[in-house]
Amino acid sequence: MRKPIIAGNWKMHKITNEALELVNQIKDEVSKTDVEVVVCCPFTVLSEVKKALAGSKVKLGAQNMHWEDEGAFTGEVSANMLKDVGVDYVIIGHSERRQYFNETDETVNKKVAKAIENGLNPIVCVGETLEQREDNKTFDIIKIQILAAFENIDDKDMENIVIAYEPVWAIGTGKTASSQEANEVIAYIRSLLEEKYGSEISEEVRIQYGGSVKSSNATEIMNETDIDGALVGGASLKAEEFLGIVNF
Ligand SMILES: O=C[C@H](O)COP(=O)(O)O
Repeated sequence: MRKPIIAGNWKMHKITNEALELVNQIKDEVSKTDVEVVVCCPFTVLSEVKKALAGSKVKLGAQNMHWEDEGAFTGEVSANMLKDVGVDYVIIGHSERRQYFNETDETVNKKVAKAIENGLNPIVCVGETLEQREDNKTFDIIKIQILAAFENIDDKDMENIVIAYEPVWAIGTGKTASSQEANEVIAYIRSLLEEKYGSEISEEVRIQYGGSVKSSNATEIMNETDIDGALVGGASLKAEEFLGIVNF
């Protein structure tokens, strides 16, 4: 049985006092649920949020990392640095990074390997654009992204992986894939994992849906057979709305 996982991706939002206010509003409520809850914060507040989460079940996530251990990479943050401040999860390959910051399938793969090496759990994002969906290329694109992301990633490492299916056209637009559409693609991702890793592993890997998830549509999405959670953007910035999703 896969444990549901709801992760908030705060993106480039919240300075320290705002971040602490939000986590203080959610952490006690979250202790009442069996859902795994992660807050993926900006780098600048990770340490303070970690301290605020002491003793709570909420896990800490980052939104990106570099694939090298260290070096002259101005502005970048390594997996080891994330580990050092107590990060559990790291989002890798979010479509905004692919779109605005030259993230490629190759860099996603390098980051996944480095995250695992450092004991971080990657949340690996895949998803098609509107144009690709309209050209009936969704499954082709997803296959390319999944196979590339997990190239040379061993069976034993897959237990630490979470995948997020986020159709680019549904992110921040208010448009949601129907729960059936999302489930269909997520079931396809699971079939790709089965081909590569076998059924035991494919049945264990948790796959989230992301794209305009709100408290009002969370139940329907989470009731789908293959959807194990949500990667939530805008709705993770307000405690009441985020808790509404966590308590789907
Ligand atoms: O990482 C989260 C996704 O980009 C979804 O964002 P959204 O919930 O604001 O559509």
